[in-house]
Amino acid sequence: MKFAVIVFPGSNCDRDMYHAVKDQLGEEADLVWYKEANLADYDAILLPGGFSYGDYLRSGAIAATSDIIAQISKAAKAGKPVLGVCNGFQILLEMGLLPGAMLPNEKLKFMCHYETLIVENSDTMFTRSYDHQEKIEIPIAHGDGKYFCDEQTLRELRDNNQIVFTYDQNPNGSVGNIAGIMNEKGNVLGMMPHPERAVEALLGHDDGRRLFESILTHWREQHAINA
Ligand SMILES: NC(=O)CC[C@H](N)C(=O)O
Repeated sequence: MKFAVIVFPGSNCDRDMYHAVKDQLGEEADLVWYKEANLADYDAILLPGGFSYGDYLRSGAIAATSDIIAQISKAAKAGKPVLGVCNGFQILLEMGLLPGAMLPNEKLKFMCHYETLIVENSDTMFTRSYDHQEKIEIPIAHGDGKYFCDEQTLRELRDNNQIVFTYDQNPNGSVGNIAGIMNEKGNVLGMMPHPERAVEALLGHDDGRRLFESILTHWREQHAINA
């Protein structure tokens, strides 16, 4: 399987994401500079965290207007897995691939620590290796992590099982304790916590590893490849 890790000016979690899929999963991966126009060769698109364009205007807003966005939308439309973590999630919201918006944390402080997440939907290509309602430890690192959407959108997210992760103890004021959501089709996931920072015991926890393994298992099944 071949992963593209998209790098924008100001991305700073791109190497960790690359490490997760290249070194931990042992799959093919490239760091793809945002000027690159063609993502056709890749099986999955990973949007890493960071401060693209210095978070000017709004987190993710400027990256969401760059040329590569059309390619990312095309990959999403084709049903390829698209994962946005933290700033990547913010970019997916600004692109309109996921509903809602990200606001500054309730306490107006940057927060960087482990949080307990609840796997609300384990029947997705990103979470199939977890149990339903399993509690996992994944770190957060954000200033703008308060997920917001209107009541109707929240209802739709709930009705369609699009809420994939919630916080056990809401750290930032997110609506419905939301930590991660997916699109209706189920191939685009945005999440504020960083699974790529928890892929091996050396990093404190390895609960994030199964998210990447889930994507790989799904892809192998789709392509009838036996591991
Ligand atoms: N780690 C990150 O991706 C940071 C995201 C974002 N720029 C924020 O602080 O809200």
